[in-house]
Amino acid sequence: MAALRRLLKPQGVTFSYICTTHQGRSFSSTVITDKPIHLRQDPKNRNVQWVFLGCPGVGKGTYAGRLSNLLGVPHIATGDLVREELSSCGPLSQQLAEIVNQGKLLSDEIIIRLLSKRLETGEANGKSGFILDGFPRTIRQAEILEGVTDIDLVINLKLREDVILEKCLGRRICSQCGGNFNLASIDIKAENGKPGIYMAPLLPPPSCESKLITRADDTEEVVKERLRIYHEMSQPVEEFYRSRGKLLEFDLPGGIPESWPKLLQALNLDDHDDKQSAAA
Ligand SMILES: Nc1ncnc2c1ncn2[C@@H]1O[C@H](COP(=O)(O)OP(=O)(O)O)[C@@H](O)[C@H]1O
Repeated sequence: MAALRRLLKPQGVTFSYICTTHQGRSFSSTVITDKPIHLRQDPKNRNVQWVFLGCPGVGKGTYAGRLSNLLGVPHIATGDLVREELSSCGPLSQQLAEIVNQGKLLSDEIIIRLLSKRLETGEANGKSGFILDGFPRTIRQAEILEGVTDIDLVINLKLREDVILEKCLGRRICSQCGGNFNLASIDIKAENGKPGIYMAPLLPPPSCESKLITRADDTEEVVKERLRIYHEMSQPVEEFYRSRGKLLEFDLPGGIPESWPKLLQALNLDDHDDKQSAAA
């Protein structure tokens, strides 16, 4: 098994990234984007290295999680790494909580340290490839990532902003199992040539109902600030990947039942298990 480890130290940041060869699962990763996808390494020799972009609450976690199960690669969400750090009550957690609860971004150094640690743990457990969710969120993060590895594909999830706000306010997490749910019921009729959109709530099972909590940064004021910061700091990352021919734009047509098959189609993937459970 070939392993690659590179260390990069841009302005004092240490970022280590590990890539190992694939462990047997085969799938197609041919995708039509604006330009052909350029790979430094043959993708057949390793697992996928994909990135999810999109506004807070658009559904990056949901679709990245589903693709991670389908393709057998780790789903790494920097927001989850941050929340783990916060709940560990370590020396940094008080300082980080203040930043996160105001909807601001953490420094590139902190986030890269958390991500680097997570990739090393993955490597120690024999994992390769990844689907990143919530990283990169600044041009500098994108440049650092590009300096250490090849990203094959960047999926940019898009949804109207009024729906995003409602979805963020409806988000709930089970404090026991960590499951993500959404109480928002979205049913916007088509008007003025704009298509309507329907998204059923994603309700918790009875065992989680009494344990639901709302993220401290999912209040209306903080979500609006996070959206503002997304447009200012993270939207330029879309252009970074667009200009490199790696960006796949995906407009979510509705909830999971409509969007998941269309996303698979756009990615030229087949979810065998999903089809079987739908047919059952
Ligand atoms: N790549 C990153 N750079 C800087 N801060 C980050 C990054 N990823 C996560 N964070 C911090 O963690 C918070 C929660 O992230 P996340 O769960 O991804 O939120 P969202 O729902 O906005 O996508 C962010 O608001 C930010 O404070």
